[in-house]
Amino acid sequence: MQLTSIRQRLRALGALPLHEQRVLRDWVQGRPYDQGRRRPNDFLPLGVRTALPALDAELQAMARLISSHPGEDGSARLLVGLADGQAVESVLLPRDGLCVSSQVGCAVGCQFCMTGREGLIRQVSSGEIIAQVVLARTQRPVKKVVFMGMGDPAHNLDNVLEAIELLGTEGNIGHKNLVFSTVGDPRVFERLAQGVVKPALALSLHTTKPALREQLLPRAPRITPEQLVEAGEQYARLTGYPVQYQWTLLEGINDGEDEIDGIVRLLKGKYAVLNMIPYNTIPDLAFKRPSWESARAIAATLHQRGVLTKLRDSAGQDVDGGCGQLRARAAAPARRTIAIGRADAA
Ligand SMILES: C[S@@+](CC[C@H](N)C(=O)[O-])C[C@H]1O[C@@H](n2cnc3c(N)ncnc32)[C@H](O)[C@@H]1O
Ligand code: SF4
Repeated sequence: MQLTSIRQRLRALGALPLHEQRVLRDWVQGRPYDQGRRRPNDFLPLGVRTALPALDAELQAMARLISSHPGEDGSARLLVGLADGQAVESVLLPRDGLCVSSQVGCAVGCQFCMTGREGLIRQVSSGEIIAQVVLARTQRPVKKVVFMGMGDPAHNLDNVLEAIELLGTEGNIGHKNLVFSTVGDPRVFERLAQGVVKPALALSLHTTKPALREQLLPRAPRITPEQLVEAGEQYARLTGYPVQYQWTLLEGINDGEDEIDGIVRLLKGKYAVLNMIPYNTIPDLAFKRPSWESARAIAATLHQRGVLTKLRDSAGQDVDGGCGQLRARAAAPARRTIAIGRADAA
């Protein structure tokens, strides 16, 4: 269900914008409807009050917990069931963060990502994105939401932007604590810049070589790394927060001196942070995860050469369920043709 249809339903029941706002705020913040300064009986129109229990049940049903997989780092991977029987993954991150999924599957097909191997199954609605946050809030406080789960938010822009607007206005999440992670798309830069709530941007760069990027990210929009960084820089200057460049480190593929030189050329002096994430191994893929020591040496070199670089591990590395795998495993009995592998999320 989309947030626009929830709003339309509330209006049809006699809700004014302030009533609508109250119902959506209580939902996204995970607060019971009958608490707060203004009790529903004194505040909400009768039509809304009468319909609220049934509507609330529908909202709850949009995302239900199938299983939870705690990691040693304080994260927990959640397999989340959607109302039509599909499933996505959300990850509770250390320090009150949450990684949400914006699509079931993904059309971009990055060679090293499990989610991309299934192709796009369907879009996740704006309501289902909020429902992932509400579900997470039943487990822990959520003060940051990153769109780094299954799918590319750029390919589900209307739903994602609708969810971002609610999270940033009524959801008690600071705008720069909403992180939109994408392989990049010209429409993204245009639309994000126009939004009432402007999220922080993470751009999955992975290489400075256009031809290699086309191979690794076969169905990403054809934007060169230079163009991507140029558009990212404009957005960073507009919002006042740096762009996070994501770099999944693949041994022998994008960890050489040539790439280090390329990164310095592209990112030095930019309002940017480079997040290097050693590849999470997927058993039947030929990519190799570099050792932590060599990854650290690359990050240190970049740092010395003037690029702010952070070396990160994906949350819940010890949980055998990088983003996409829990879902694939759960879906396997019903859909035997889907290959099972492993991928990463936040
Ligand atoms: C799963 S994607 C979702 C957001 C968006 N589609 C994107 O690519 O930015 C989030 C991040 O996970 C990274 N990733 C995917 N598979 C990975 C793997 N096997 N190991 C490490 N990082 C991976 C992606 O490169 C991306 O930066
Ligand atoms: S890394 Fe992101 S864009 Fe690429 S296939 Fe995975 S989810 Fe899609």
